[in-house]
Amino acid sequence: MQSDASSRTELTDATIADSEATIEQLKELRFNEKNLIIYSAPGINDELSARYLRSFAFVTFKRRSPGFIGDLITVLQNREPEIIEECGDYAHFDLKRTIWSLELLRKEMLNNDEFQIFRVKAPDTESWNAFLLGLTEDRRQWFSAVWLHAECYMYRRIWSIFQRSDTLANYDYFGEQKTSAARSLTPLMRDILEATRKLPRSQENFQHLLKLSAWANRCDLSITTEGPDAEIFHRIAEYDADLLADQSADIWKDLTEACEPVYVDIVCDNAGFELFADLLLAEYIVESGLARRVRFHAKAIPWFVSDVTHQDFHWMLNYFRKHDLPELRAFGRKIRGYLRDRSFILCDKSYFWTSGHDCSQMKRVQPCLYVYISDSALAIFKGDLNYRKLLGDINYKSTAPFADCLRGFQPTSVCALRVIKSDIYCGLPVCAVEWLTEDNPEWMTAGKKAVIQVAIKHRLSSDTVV
Ligand SMILES: O=P(O)(O)OC[C@@]1(O)O[C@H](CO)[C@@H](O)[C@@H]1O
Repeated sequence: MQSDASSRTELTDATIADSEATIEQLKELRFNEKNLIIYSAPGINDELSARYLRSFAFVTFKRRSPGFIGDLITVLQNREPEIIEECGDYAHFDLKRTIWSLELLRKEMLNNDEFQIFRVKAPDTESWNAFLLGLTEDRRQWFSAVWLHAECYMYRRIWSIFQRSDTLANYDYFGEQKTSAARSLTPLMRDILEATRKLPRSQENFQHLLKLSAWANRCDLSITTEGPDAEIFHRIAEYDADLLADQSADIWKDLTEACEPVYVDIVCDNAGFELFADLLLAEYIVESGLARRVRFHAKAIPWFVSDVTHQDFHWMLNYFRKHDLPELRAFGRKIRGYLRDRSFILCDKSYFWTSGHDCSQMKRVQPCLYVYISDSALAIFKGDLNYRKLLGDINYKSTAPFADCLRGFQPTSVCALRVIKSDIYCGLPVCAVEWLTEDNPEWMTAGKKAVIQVAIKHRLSSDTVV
């Protein structure tokens, strides 16, 4: 039998909890009203934006990104000794100011403040400021902007905060997460290397490695964070049930019919296991004679936590080359050989990939990159963010043809290998989205479904390749 006093206390606690919840709800209602939040999901052909309450974009800037910035601050605080070791004693003071600036950024986001132009000089400062100033008034805040623009702005703001400090300007604040994730998957990478030596040229083997590269996109450090299934390579066919679109046969056909010399471009996404799978696919493409060259596009700055930078690419190569396991050492040496004989190219830094622009703007803002990619027979875009850049974060009808959603971006055949992690899609079978949503309303951010799509561009043999 509870005493009166303890039951009164419980009642008081429950009442306090209820009133706190009510206060929180009132705050949210006031925020939504003040910031003109629309109580629906984006309509067909609307751009994704946190202005829509029922959108992943709203959840991102209301919860995920403020939490992510808080976690980044905690990581910096906990890793201060290692950072001082790497960047020098003065990093102690730069860290304090960096953390203070990150907390300011977090507050700006939660207050739905207007985007600020960049003042720290960097190769892309001018282009980023032109982009921001080109946004209409009603698209320059966190909860009104196109989601893609705001999310890219956030990661560029974080980089500019580090750029402002003398000691931390070259510090990759996502580096430790990327390298430890890669190290943890060494046994799996060794097993897959053993199973893929001297694979004969066949459509089946190509599709197998293409699907591995697609599903490896599940391993990012911002959404799915879980590692791949230890049997992913041997069980890849079982994943076909979760491939909502599979044009891998069309991609094989397009590549085998391409005019010599055949180049393939891979616009990379995540470091670690996904980069390994991309290197494996590229090795097969070159070794089986499907292409003369594979050219990798990495990010110029730390991006969306786990995206591959040039530094990550070289770290992975050295990690393999110097590893105790003979399979990894041999693979590393082979990649270095390909880089030396230009079978593999790590393309020069392009700040387009870390701009706010979507791909339909490339011809206008970075024409040289567009022409460069047009030299390839196939451009493979990896991952969810690149998919959003291809579609311009437009909420197309789920059955809209992939080629139509590129809005004129067609330097060559464009392929997307994407695990679905955000609420945008196209080229899906009729009713697929409705059925999946009925089954699990959160399916599109679970990273359990994927697409392999391609928009074919037949190149005339007269196209010169420089
Ligand atoms: O490009 P990736 O690594 O496949 O995914 C990037 C991502 O994690 O970031 C955004 C959500 O914040 C989404 O585009 C996607 O979920």
